[in-house]
Amino acid sequence: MEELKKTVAMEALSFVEDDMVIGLGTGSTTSYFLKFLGDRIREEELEIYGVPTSHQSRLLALEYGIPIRALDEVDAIDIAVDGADEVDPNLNLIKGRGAALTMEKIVEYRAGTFIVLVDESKLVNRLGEKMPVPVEVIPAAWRAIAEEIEVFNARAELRMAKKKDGPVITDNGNFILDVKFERIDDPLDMEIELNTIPGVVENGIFADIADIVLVGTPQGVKKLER
Ligand SMILES: O=C(CO)[C@H](O)[C@H](O)COP(=O)(O)O
Repeated sequence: MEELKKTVAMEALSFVEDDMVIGLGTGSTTSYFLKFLGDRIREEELEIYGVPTSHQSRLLALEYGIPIRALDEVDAIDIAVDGADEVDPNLNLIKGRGAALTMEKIVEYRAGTFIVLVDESKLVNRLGEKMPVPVEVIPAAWRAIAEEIEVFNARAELRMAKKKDGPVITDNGNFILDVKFERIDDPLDMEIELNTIPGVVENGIFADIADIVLVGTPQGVKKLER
């Protein structure tokens, strides 16, 4: 699995050109990309800036020598590169296992080209088949939102931390509800519906945003395009 992640991460480097501003995603697959990007910037003396989507990607960018800029310091983002938890046949995504979905969506929505890196186990026929949809919520509203979400035929669970007592706190100081749907028929519609609930900051359905998905398989990298 790690080899597949490295292979897709290496393939993503072929989209990188000098003078680009690159959105830096979050997660284990993207970590390899950041490492390879740092190596390439150093070896080829490229003038590239990264816009991090999380504390994780910011710290990795610092470690790998990728110069960083905040979103409000750049005019535009040329490409963004990130992983995903599920990809459907129309290249709609579920993201947010790493709880970084809000900043990821803010950056990736604005990228000229959004490139997604996955292995073939992430491909599904219908979003929500395997993974819950993470929803970032204002802490005071978590219980009310969890109850409201049941109207969508879904169950919401507050995500608990592993190395801290109590719930996961996002980079923005919020909670995460993991929402398991009975069925998501229309990802774009559900993405919009969830965001209309007061107290919801953002949700992990990324409909109609991905431009290219690079899929790592034992036979090599497959490129899916919208
Ligand atoms: O959305 C994310 C973080 O919020 C990640 O990109 C997603 O969970 C995929 O991670 P990995 O490459 O480790 O499987």
